[in-house]
Amino acid sequence: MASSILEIRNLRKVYTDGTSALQGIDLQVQQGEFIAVIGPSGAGKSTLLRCINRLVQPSEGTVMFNGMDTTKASGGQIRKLRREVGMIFQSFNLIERVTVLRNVLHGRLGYMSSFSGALGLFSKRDIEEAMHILHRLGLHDQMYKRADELSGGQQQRVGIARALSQQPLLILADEPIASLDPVTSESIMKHLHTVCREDGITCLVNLHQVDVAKKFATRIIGIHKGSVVFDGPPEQLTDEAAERVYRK
Ligand SMILES: Nc1ncnc2c1ncn2[C@@H]1O[C@H](COP(=O)(O)OP(=O)(O)OP(=O)(O)O)[C@@H](O)[C@H]1O
Repeated sequence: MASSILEIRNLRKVYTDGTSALQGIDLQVQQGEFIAVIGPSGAGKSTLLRCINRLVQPSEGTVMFNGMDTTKASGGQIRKLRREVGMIFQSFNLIERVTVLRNVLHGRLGYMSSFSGALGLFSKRDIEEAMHILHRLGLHDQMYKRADELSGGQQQRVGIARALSQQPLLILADEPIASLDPVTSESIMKHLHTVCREDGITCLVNLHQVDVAKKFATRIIGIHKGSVVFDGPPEQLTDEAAERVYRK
């Protein structure tokens, strides 16, 4: 039986300006799930993802990830957390002036001493593995190009490759297809879905497109004003249920 990799209890986030972005989220995630988080703009989707890897400090509640209460993590534990949780961004967040291969190798930094990392002393094994990942994502012909020479879809595949090179247990993807056209979006979602399934990686992906969420996710979580208002398999997300998620 699959084991629970993420357990969120009563998660709340109030930003310093008083905005209440999360209003008591409870969530249990099993290893290997591919979850789409949907909801209107400002619902709290990004805040939820960022509370999981501590890019945002939660105000209240617990986030148990792989046996660690991340809300209490400090120093070395946060480093471990960031190593085990890969992040994919809407704007790709690549280093534009360096090669695709080097961008992917950046996923290894969390495993290296700051000295080796600063000098870019990646091991032969790390380099071979990064090349192998680029092969899996169909980017082997692009590996020595500068990242900013690639198309948006290719850049997002590099983003996925960088996350994979961390050998993460969990990938958080924050609107990974929001800047891409529909055809490229479909291809990116296919790649993300395939690598997660093949490597047994759990994935939470924020999406604006309900049709894409229904097509790829094993489970959909609908957030409205900081609360979970839908949690179930795609086939249960009826038009009425979607309306509850997106109501004004
Ligand atoms: N750093 C911040 N300081 C204050 N308020 C914030 C901050 N970040 C987000 N918010 C607010 O918190 C709420 C939730 O924002 P969040 O970005 O998590 O929503 P979202 O569902 O991801 O939206 P979108 O789909 O537009 O990205 C919104 O009201 C937003 O304005």
